[in-house]
Amino acid sequence: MGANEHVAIDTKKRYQAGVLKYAQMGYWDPDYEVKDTDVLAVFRITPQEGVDPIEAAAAVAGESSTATWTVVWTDRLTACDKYRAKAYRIDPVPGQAGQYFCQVAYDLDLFEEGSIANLTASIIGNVFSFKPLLACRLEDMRLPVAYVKTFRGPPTGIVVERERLDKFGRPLLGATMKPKLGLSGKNYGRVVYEALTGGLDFTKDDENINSQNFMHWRDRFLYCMEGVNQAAAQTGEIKGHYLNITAGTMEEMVKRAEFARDLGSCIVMVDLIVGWTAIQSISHWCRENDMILHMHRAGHGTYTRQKNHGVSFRVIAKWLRLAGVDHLHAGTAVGKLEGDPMTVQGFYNVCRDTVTRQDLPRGLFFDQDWAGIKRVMPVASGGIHAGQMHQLLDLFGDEVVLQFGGGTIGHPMGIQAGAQANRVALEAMVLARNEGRDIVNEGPDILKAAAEHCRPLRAALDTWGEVTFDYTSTDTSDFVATPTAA
Ligand SMILES: O=C(COP(=O)(O)O)[C@H](O)[C@H](O)COP(=O)(O)O
Ligand SMILES: [Mg+2]
Repeated sequence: MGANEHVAIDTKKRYQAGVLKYAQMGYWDPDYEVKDTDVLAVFRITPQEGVDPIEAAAAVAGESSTATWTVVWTDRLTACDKYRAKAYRIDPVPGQAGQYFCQVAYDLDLFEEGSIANLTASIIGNVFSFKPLLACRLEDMRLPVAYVKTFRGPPTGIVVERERLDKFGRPLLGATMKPKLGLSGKNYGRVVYEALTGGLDFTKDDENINSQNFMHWRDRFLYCMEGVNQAAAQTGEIKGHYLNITAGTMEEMVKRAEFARDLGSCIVMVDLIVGWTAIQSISHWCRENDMILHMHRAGHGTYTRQKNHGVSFRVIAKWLRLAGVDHLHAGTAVGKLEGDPMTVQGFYNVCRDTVTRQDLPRGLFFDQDWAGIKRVMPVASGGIHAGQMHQLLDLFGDEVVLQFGGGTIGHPMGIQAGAQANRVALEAMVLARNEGRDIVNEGPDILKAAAEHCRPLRAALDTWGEVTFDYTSTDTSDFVATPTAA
């Protein structure tokens, strides 16, 4: 069968007991007119050998809304024509034999308001294990304004965060504590103090720092906040440390958040692995307690990285903006972790736009109106160093936290010097950009010139200047001829 053809539905046999194809049950409708209030999803499907792509698309629509494998007479006790999701379009994926993009529309009434848990239970509940499909990936979603409005979104947002921090006109700078595990509370707090006095705005707990025997969480919180407060007093700048409150239960997470608040922290952090309901709960807590919420996307690579199966990070970013996080790790393009530059810019747009426009080379399939919901500050983190400052500023602009963990703490002259190198590199690059210079091409010279007056920056460039992570990206756009290079 060719693409986007009609499938005849025999209305007399539609409710006879037995098995019908999903398309014949009404889950395929190429004439469907999308409503402004519909939730839309685009899936990349790879049907098994011999499975008709239209039937595969209809099965995805069916299993993610009302259907099961056989006709059920209870459909007739419902407004089943409305509740049935409709696959309305399929297109072969350019250059990928056997793969199709299929678009599915869901009526708004299928979803509970303000619950990502409910949305995901439908959209990704069953279909990814479905036997007729070899693989399935949720590429993008359009969330209608009527649905967006049922969420409160980021508790703080970019504008209010900058006002609270009193920092404008440049990216923020952070660092992840290293080593990831094993430091005692006092040594850990010392690293925080040095990095912040050296010129960073934030330091950060790593994703797996919770409350292990080498450093119980209260020790960490106490020593970190001592470092934060001393650095703020010494530099006259507002400083923060993302205290990771991730814990085994929601009650324990709230307990840790309350202690962070009582110690005067302006920010707390959770890992994505705590789950959607916990994220929404802690987001509401942050809103009520004037706290910035930092989200580390720990674990996402298990399902976001491979193009043929899983959920794209652009969808995760959309869900997280609704769920309500203020900071979100969204990739570096140039660092040690997966990230095609244009794909990563697409994630940044999802975080920062008021209206995100369709942009296929950046992986964005739909226009998305954010309905005034606050904007999320993306975080670039993972294997970046001062020598890449021009690329980072060019790729991501000002509304980003640039986070150098090893690239601060591994500095040959010490942690404070590592922080100084990053701050000087950043300020030199922002100044050059504001003066109208071509930072992409002149970047290395701008850094060298700044390093003449800053020994820590010279040492950073000597140590890491040549370090690059030139590997092939897996999550690239299907709509550009060649993969983009950083
Ligand atoms: O530990 C680090 C970075 O350490 P370093 O700066 O020493 O490489 C972060 O957990 C990762 O950046 C997460 O990745 P992502 O930000 O892509 O989720
Ligand atoms: Mg980490």
